[in-house]
Amino acid sequence: MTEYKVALLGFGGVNRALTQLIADRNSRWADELGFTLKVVGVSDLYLGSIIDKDGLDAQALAAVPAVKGSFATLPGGNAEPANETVIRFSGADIVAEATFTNPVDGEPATTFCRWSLEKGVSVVTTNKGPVALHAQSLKALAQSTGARFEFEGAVMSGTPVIRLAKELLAGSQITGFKGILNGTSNFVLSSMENGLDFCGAVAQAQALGYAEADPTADVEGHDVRLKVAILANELLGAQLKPNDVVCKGISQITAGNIAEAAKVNARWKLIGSAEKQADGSISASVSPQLLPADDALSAVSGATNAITFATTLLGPVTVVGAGAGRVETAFALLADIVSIHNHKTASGKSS
Ligand SMILES: NC(=O)C1=CN([C@@H]2O[C@H](COP(=O)(O)OP(=O)(O)OC[C@H]3O[C@@H](n4cnc5c(N)ncnc54)[C@H](O)[C@@H]3O)[C@@H](O)[C@H]2O)C=CC1
Ligand SMILES: N[C@@H](CC=O)C(=O)O
Repeated sequence: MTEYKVALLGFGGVNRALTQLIADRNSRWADELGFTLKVVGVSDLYLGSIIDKDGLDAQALAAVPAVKGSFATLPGGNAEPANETVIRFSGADIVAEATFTNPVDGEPATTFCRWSLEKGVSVVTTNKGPVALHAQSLKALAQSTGARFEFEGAVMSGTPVIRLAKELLAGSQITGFKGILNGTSNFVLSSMENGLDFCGAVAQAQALGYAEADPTADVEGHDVRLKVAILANELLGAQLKPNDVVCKGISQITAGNIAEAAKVNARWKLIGSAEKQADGSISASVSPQLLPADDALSAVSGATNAITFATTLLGPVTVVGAGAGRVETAFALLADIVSIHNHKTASGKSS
């Protein structure tokens, strides 16, 4: 049985949920997926760090209180983060990177990815910064060391979108896409339709684990801008930087606007889109749009996301599913590990 040793960078909602999944489901994964996971190191800015090459108790780890320095209460734990030590010396085969998204330069997460990939250690990440800003160089680095760089959770949480489009729509040429790509802002708009005020809805999205560390990124569209750049670059062959994507968020949408929309059977949605132009260039934008009831995206509510791909052979293809959430996003990390395992198995390499 293959066992992958995993190091966790960032131990917030997503990696803690992955740890709980490991505690609950490892033996089932042995049968269903053909591998098990063992956590050999964790580093978090706030909680501290811990390494055990023989494997940490996932249940005990998942139960560590979210209190500053609390890893120091575990045997062998430390109150300080130690990202580089965990990457270099925990003996991990795979690093699960889930620290804060930095939309400006993708750091320090991009450096964490580089340190791992340089060592030939594969990276699975839900962090949009390194993917939107540095995917090309990180993929090239991974290829040069025989590692893999996987990032399905960077767009639409655990709902399969990037791999699905690349692998299953290959040959039906994607010419553009239009989607609801931020769980928090869609949750806020839906909550406002149900009478909650903007600030109350944002607070609920934070409590439910949907929002970014600074939810301004969600409601001002900056998070969707990263996701549009990722999708355009991965699926349309673009080379967009996030700032190439025209961006407007939902913070100016009022309860009055939402009520007016309801009168004409329409809904406000924050839409991210990109389209190949006749001259080969890619136009991309993020903006609130008033969608009529017959639009495939109109009925998508709460933290659910959806994307419609425009394809030449199939016409529009819409994928709907979770757009945010701790467990939902932890699943994306698992899906990336499944992909790494399948590639290794197919190429005859065992870990
Ligand atoms: N929560 C969600 O629904 C989704 C989250 N993401 C992305 O996944 C990542 C993780 O998300 P969450 O777990 O929800 O965030 P979170 O805010 O709950 O946890 C992030 C953790 O990373 C730690 N951290 C930050 N900088 C660090 C550093 N330099 N070194 C070590 N630890 C560091 C923080 O202390 C925190 O515990 C973020 O980049 C987020 O944008 C992506 C898709 C969905
Ligand atoms: N804050 C983001 C999390 C996923 O990327 C969102 O709300 O969609």
